[in-house]
Amino acid sequence: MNKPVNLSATSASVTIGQRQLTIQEVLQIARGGHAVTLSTEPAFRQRIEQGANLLAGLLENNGSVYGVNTGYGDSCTVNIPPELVAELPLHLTRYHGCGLGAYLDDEATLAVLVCRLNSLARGYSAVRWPLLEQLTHLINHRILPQIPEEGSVGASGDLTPLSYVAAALVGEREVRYRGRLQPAADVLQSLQLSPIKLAPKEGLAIMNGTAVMTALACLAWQRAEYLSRLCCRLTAMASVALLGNRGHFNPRLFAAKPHAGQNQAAAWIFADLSDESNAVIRLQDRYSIRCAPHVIGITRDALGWMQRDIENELNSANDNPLIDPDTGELLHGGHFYGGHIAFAMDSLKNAVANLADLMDRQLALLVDSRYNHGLSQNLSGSQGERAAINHGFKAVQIGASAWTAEALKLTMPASVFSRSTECHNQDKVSMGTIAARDCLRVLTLTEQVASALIMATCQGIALRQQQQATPLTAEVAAFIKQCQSHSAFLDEDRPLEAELRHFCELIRNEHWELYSHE
Ligand SMILES: N[C@@H](Cc1ccc(O)cc1)C(=O)O
Repeated sequence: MNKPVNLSATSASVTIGQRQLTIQEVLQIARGGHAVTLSTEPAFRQRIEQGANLLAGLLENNGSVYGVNTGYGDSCTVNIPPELVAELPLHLTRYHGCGLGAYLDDEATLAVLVCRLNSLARGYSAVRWPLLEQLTHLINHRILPQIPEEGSVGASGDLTPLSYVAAALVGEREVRYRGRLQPAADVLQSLQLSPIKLAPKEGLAIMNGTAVMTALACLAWQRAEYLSRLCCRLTAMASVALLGNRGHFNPRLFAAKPHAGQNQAAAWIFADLSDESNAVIRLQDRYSIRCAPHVIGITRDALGWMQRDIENELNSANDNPLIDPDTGELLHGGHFYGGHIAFAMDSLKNAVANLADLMDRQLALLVDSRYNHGLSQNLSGSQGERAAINHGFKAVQIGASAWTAEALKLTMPASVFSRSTECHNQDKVSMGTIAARDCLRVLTLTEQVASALIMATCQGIALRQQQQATPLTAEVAAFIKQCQSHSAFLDEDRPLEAELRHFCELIRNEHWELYSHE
């Protein structure tokens, strides 16, 4: 998790406020260098100010507001003396400064800031306008709080990781700025930005929500979307190398089974296979080829409902309590509960790990001369006497087995591991942040398996071409040519780590346009 982002915000910007934000827009900011702008519609600013004024009014009239003049969580029965109310939010940020583990990388951190900003911009959180502005400054200057990944149960919101966002806003702890870890206070000062002084509910508003898991879910969704396309391309290539049967992907076959994503996967694979029919070796290919649309289709279909749920969470007010700026009502509830994201991420990691398994099985067919229909053992390109010392893709396949096993191991759902915590106030929690982190790790491992399969399918097709005319579609031929420019035909053994890593990088950067015309 340490991919540097494009640090120079481009002139393009995404508007926050009075509209629905999409996963794509979060990515444009987190990965694409876009800036954010707060909506200039007067109604938006009025709505935000209305919420903050309503809260101030409630306090003036001695109203009791959870987390404003009470202690936090189970300590809600403790009343805070009026003279200490102002100090309370800073305490919240500080006692949650206990995160551990690796730090979120630049793109994840930016996505977290955007998710939090968008939620606060719903107008239910009673934060002041300058707080929204300070968040936009962090985003647009790429001032990135150093956020540890671990320590959220995902249902008092992502309290602990988000305390690092709050800390940066008030000029505490450390941020990454222009590639260096520095005290937040110094960076704010160097940009002539004043640290925020948190108003009574603002600590809770920043921290008591699902922004970390939602941000990670946006990143995971996009990676899974691309990877599922790549799986279709690689299935077609494996089929070419193995002299598979194009008929398994015939649209007329799929018309009889109406899962839309599965149909799409089959159509893409079918389009990638030339209609100049190969001599089919087996009437029916093994399942990792024949049922590939059925496996990939699960991810494709699930991406639809996941997008709906992720974007609903992204566009929700997910803190507590809420103040309805329209009615003035104070609403106490549990919107920091990230159950939808937890379920989506637990499901996505399962679907993606199945892609790893599918590709691992395809690789297993390719390297084994008992199943690869006449290709060499281990796909070695070496011939004659030297063939004896060359081992081709043997170790790469062992590696793919290891990556696949690790991905499959991580599919244990996190959401079922709810722990009662915080003196049984939080006695049912979502674990959505853990689910999202698992999902990203599963994606990384599965991208590694895909890298191995890119190299193996290119090699397999090259070997097949040495034996016989091998008809290829223009798209697949171009794809292979590009891949071969990054990794040459393997005849004599050589260390392949750098090439595998390079392909992982290309996948992460969505280097190839895959079926983008559709
Ligand atoms: N999420 C809790 C608030 C909370 C905040 C901080 C804590 O340390 C614990 C709980 C609620 O809204 O009820």
